[in-house]
Amino acid sequence: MQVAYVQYNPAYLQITQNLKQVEALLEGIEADLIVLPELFASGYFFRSHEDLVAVAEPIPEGPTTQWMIEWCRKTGTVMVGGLPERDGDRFYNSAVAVGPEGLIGRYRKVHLFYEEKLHFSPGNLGFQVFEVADRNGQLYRLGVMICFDWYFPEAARTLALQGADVIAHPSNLVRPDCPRAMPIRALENHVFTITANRYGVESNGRETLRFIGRSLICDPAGRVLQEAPPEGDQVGIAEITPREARNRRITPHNDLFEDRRPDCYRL
Ligand SMILES: NC(=O)CCCC(N)=O
Repeated sequence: MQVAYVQYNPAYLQITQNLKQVEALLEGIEADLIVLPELFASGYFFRSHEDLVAVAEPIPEGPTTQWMIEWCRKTGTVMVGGLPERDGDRFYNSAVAVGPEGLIGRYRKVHLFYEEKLHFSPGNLGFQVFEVADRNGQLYRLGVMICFDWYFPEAARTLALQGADVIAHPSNLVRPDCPRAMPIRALENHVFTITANRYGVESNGRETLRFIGRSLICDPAGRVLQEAPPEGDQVGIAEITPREARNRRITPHNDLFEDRRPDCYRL
């Protein structure tokens, strides 16, 4: 199946304009799974709580999720993308997985980074794996984590132990390390990973962040199948077989997960 990341540079708070730009980038793209960045249509570095309130939305009724569902309905694709979620008086840095039939599930970012802690509540849904189908109806298991979650081995490991074949990783990376780490996250968990990052700069009025681009797709052997440059719009695509993730036997005597020793992993 074909998996893809969308790398681009969203305009702060300009949801309608950003969705139009993503639509244009996806013109003619054929893929079974498309991953969009963290907070892909809203922007990231909120200048105030009021700015967040202006773009946060309920899931699935809000405009970003509805746009994703409509796009998937037209193309038969599964999409994962990040958005600011409003749930009553609480705000989460969330991601939704959607398909032709609508919302598949949501994830609320567990490990909040930097000034996210000023605006969002920590995720309260845990790490989740969804069973989804490619366009031929082949089922596979899709896990979701967001950006800074990569720094904590427990995130990808929890998804892999729950059976994820593929981890979608919407991101807004600003530190340089993640592209070096994701091949190892994929290798140590024997999964495919798709990191969709933005590029460009964004200021909160006091400070400016530069996003590093370098979106990438990794396979269970820790190989990088596709990587974007630090700058520039790119839809990166790779052909994968998700079920290859399930064969974790690396020698006749060693299965990566059967060999685990939780009895020894005590603090
Ligand atoms: N938006 C984020 O979670 C950034 C995490 C730190 C990094 N790896 O850039």
